Amino acid sequence: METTRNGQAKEEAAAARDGSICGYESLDRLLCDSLSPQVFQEVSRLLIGLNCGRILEAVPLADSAKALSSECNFDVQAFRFTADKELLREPRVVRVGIIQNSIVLPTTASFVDQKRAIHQKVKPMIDAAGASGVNILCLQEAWMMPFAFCTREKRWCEFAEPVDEESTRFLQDLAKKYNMVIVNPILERDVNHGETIWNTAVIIGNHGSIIGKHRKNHIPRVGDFNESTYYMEGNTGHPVFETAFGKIAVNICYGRHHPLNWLAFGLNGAEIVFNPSATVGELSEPMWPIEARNAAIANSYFVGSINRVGTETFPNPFTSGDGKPQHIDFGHFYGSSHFSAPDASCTPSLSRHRDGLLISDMDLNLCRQLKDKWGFRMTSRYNLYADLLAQYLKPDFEPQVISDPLLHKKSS
Ligand SMILES: NC(=O)NCCC(=O)O
Repeated sequence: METTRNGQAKEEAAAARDGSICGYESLDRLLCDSLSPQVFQEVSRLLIGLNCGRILEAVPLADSAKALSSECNFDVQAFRFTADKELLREPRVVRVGIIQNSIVLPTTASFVDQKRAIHQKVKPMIDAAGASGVNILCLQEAWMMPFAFCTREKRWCEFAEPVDEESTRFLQDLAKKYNMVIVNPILERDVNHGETIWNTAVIIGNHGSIIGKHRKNHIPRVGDFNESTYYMEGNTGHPVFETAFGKIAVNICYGRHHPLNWLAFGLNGAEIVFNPSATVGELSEPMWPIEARNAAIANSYFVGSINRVGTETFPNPFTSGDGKPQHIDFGHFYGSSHFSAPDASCTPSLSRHRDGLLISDMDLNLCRQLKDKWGFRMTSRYNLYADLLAQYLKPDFEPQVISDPLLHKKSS
């Protein structure tokens, strides 16, 4: 018995090392295979919610997308969020895609080769999105490079690109080809401002032109995410981009821990907010299924959450400043990209360790329907918070705390 348990523990540890969950690609797959169909349905209802009262429907995939996925070894899944029928508005259905991927070459390879190899790897995934009729597509944070910010070595700055250069040009051609809006999260080099580096999402319209850009507002200073060594706090506010297919915004990675960041995109009218990310299991995995979903609910918009996959190792060891031994990797980027809807439903997540394309149809009418139903915007009392924030920003701010008078009374 003990041997079996040990054997099982060993198997689980090995599976965890390859990035799977006890040998399964995702929690959804694990539950689906482990539970009876009725129990799985009930567990799914509780875990990922119901969309308009129903279990989220899977959408059949185009044959060409399936062929690309098996030829190039990436997962592809598609779902459909519906909205109630309205009498005065037609449905506004858009097809949205998100891509998660690992890097290709070792981080010791030439930078030119590393970037080229990532472009080549992601291209068939974008082709699969195009073949599936995706209208808006978003890639992961700094998708064109290894996530080297753990190292604090400045040489990785060489990956930074001006907004209108290599990676944007590569995606502009594909945007035009597939009549698809593409969100392109890069490390940006701002040549006109003294070579300042930013963490930026470039929004490419469906005709291939650049609509605009957003620069990451909040920079992590946690664990090995030493990103403030590399780029500055964004200066583009909370823009919403009105595209041919809907109003979109981008909340880059660590910004997802800041509810006011999500709120600001909502106040500017976003209908879909993408959260291109790079984060690792040990640090943030329990937060991952919660934060974006909560933002979708609180702000009555859809969210596309994207995380890279795999373990990236670097040539020189570094420490985390926590007394633990030096190491050469960040840990495992756990993928698990998914969509969340304003009615609290969400899709199952992509794999924890494989590249993948997740597609979802969304009827954007659902955003206003949820605003009408729950009235979160109408009941928000923003003036209370505006006053509090104005007070808080003053140097002489004192927290509003009312103490129990008995707490400070001397006992006789
Ligand atoms: N890229 C990035 O901002 N990562 C920070 C880690 C996290 O927010 O989980």
